[in-house]
Amino acid sequence: MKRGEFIRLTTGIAVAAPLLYACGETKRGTSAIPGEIVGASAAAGHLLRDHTFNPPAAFEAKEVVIVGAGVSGLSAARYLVQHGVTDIIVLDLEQQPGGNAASGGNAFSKYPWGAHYVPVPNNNLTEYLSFLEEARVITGYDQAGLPVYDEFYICHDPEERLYVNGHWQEGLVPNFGLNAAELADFKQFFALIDHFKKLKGSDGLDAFSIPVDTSSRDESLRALDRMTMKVWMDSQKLTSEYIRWYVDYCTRDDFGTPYDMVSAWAGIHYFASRKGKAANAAHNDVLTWEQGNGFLIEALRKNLDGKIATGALATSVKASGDRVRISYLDVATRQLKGLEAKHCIMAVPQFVAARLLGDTERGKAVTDYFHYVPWMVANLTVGDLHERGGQPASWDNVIYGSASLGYVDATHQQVQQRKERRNLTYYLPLTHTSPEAARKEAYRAGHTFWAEKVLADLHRVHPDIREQTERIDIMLWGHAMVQPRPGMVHGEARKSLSESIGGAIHFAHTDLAGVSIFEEGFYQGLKAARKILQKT
Ligand SMILES: Cc1cc2nc3c(=O)[nH]c(=O)nc-3n(C[C@H](O)[C@H](O)[C@H](O)COP(=O)(O)OP(=O)(O)OC[C@H]3O[C@@H](n4cnc5c(N)ncnc54)[C@H](O)[C@@H]3O)c2cc1C
Repeated sequence: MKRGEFIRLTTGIAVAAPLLYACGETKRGTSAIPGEIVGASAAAGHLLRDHTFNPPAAFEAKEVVIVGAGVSGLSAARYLVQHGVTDIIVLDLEQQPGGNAASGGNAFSKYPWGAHYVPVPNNNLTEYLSFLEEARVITGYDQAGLPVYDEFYICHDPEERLYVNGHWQEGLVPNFGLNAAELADFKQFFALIDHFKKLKGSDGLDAFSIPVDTSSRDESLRALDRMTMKVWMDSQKLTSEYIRWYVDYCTRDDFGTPYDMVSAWAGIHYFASRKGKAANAAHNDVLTWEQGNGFLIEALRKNLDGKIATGALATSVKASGDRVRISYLDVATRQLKGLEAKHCIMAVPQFVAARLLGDTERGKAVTDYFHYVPWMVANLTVGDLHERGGQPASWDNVIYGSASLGYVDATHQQVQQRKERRNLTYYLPLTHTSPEAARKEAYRAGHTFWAEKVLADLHRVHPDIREQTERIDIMLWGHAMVQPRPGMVHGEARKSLSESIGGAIHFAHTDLAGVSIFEEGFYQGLKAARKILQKT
């Protein structure tokens, strides 16, 4: 939903309206280049934080209510329906399901607003592979039992390039203009990663596995969760500027967390947990679509017609005898409504869950241990861009030394070669200051500020970017993803907050994994759904 639209719809709530304007939510569309700031979650989140709602007059009965239609919530809903629990409803505050795997589009292509790819999956994730079969991403298996992926969904060549030392090189691991000692650091780093990929803990489990909870709990490995990636790299004498940049780029890319802040366990997990093999793709290939993971969202919701209520802001979740009462604001009618269910799955971030439950102790644990980084994502529609020398335009285009993660070309997966216009999705995790300060700054800034920031960065690699850009739309994700800082993955808070309340209120969100990736959301949903199936 466009931010302005959300404001218009909620102006009927007398107390809420001034709050929205106080947050500077109306700034938009003033840049010389057309576009706007899209997305309503901040306004809705502030409503939830700052406004007390009266209880609804009546509660409609449901077997299961799921709050949150991101990957985790939709995965839970899909699994319940497949197992015969059909009296369910999924509530989401946005107009479109998908959470931060949401997507948009224009006349030239669809494009992602957040999550945009999944790596070739690990072969032991059988439920996930079945889902990919359902989505027709996997078309069969070869004689060795390896999945065959639809070629349209394996990222087309050229896949990745890095602008470094004045030249576009192939791949993201820097090699252009590096001396022998700098190249040796990469050799050593990948040898260590190879060791971790094969390593098993004393409990016989893989050292690094997906979901994270299937990883070994060997003490020597857990020790890695008590230091940062930087400290671990220091201990390995991996000191060259290039290896540090590369690891920092990767941890900001997957976790929105710089390498000197992320847990070494999580940092190594990024590299060492992916072991997937395919009949027709390399182990490091990725699966992607014009609309990014929005494609997988469509597949998850395939059999959920009539079971997803969008524009539905949950305002409270309360145990009531052996039932759960869920109140929500129906944004379209501006009415508060009630649901009473046998089970509720809270597929929302933990800071939202704590507010909905009205649980201050839980809220304190979240504030102490869960840190959510904001991101800015821009979609640009561009004509023919001037290219600097080297590797041609690729799906993923990264600039060495930039605070951004570069851009992904949403039109890259289209089959036709000549494209009238391209849509580029630009990613910037806001890690330059504390998440709280960055969030405030982000919401204060208007469209012009963000558009200029994107153009200034891309000007280094495309000098005519300003002349060639027709439109820039901006998405601000205030709490984009949880940061796996030291102590997050192997700490107690994550485990205790995952536990169900009274056998009726369950939790499912990627922040409970500590690692925000599609597979974790998929399994969070399955885990919560299974708890319910065991009781029915
Ligand atoms: C910019 C960005 C890029 C990413 N790129 C990738 C990628 O390429 N690959 C990858 O695997 N992962 C990526 N991720 C990680 C991504 O977060 C996960 O893969 C996954 O989409 C998270 O799903 P979720 O259901 O756990 O959470 P969310 O997506 O956070 O879903 C929570 C849902 O709850 C809803 N909600 C919140 N409060 C309420 C309320 N009070 N009432 C009703 N509804 C509410 C929200 O609207 C949302 O839909 C990216 C994340 C971001 C932010």
